[in-house]
Amino acid sequence: MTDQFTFKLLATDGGARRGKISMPRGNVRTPAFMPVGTGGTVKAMYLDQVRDLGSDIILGNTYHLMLRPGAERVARLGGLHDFARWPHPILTDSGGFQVMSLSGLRKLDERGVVFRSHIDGAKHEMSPERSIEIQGLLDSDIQMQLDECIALPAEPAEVQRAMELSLRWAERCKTAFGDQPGKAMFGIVQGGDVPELRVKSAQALNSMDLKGYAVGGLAVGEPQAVMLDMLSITCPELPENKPRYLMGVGTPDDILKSVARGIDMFDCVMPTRAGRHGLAYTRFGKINLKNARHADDPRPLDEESTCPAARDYSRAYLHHLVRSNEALGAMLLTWNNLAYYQSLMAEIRDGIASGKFVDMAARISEGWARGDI
Ligand SMILES: CNc1nc2cc3c(=O)[nH]c(N)nc3c(CCO)c2[nH]1
Repeated sequence: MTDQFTFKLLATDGGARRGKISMPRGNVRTPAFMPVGTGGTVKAMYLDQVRDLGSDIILGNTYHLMLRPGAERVARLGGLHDFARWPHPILTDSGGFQVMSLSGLRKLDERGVVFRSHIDGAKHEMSPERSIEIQGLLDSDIQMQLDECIALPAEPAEVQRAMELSLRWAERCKTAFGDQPGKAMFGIVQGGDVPELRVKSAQALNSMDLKGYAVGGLAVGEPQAVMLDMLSITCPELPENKPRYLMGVGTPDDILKSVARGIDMFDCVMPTRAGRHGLAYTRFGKINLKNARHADDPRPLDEESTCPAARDYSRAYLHHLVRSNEALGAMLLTWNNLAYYQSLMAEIRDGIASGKFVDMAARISEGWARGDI
């Protein structure tokens, strides 16, 4: 056990890194995938299952929890870990991205962002200080700075404005967070698809000597090649001895290619959201169980999987559940998808540790490209 937040780089293989984050509530093996638990729940899953799949950490959201049930209420009830019965590490996003993507009416200026709840239209103000306060009330282990993430494509002047605002907000969040040894506040690199702005943002955050760094402003509509180019430009500007978190990414292919460019942590709603929409991620590629071709298929998704949802149920049954909109359909496919993502992360970690990342990545990608699945 430790009372500090520390990161240890254990091995590298080309640009890929194998590491370990240690904090009081537990350790995180990197590269890590963080299942998204937006409202204090990973949708359609029991958190014991999420843990059993090898998840070391989950993600929560300031925006959703401040609106419902309320950050002060969660604090009164002992914090998010006790509230949701997840005693392991939690990373919370700061709310800026969710305001921009979910809330309708909003005003953003130096002080912060004013927005209306997408639930009941009530007006809320979120400053960098309030975002850190809320994440503290949630007792979050890794807290994200409040930032402004803009969609791409965007004018360079607009990208620069949002990037520079986010840097000023990073300073304010660092001050508001203060000194909490067992916890961390991560800065978020912005700069859109403009190389020199990415470098400037990363270098400025680097000089703030934070405990970890996220790469934000990506997976917002840009082609994968642009995202990967921005990683190749940004990661070398970040300290080697701190974790790097690519926000909102991504598909299994995104993850492989981003690990190769030096990313340690990922979060994405894809495996859980896809599971609720009848889509299964497997080592053979994606399978849409809504498709009638599965109606008589007695095969499981993957008979070699250790996950019962992948190994013990026929595609015909899963197809039936999805077509009938049965709750069990979303439960089994979410279970399968998170199991696949965590097995992919485990394979990636082993590949880096044994210096075989490139061969492992090539073999995995070939598996996806197989014909009829
Ligand atoms: C799905 N794509 C995506 N891109 C993101 C980009 C950002 C970003 O730039 N800043 C913050 N605070 N969060 C982000 C999030 C939410 C992460 O779950 C993103 N999610």
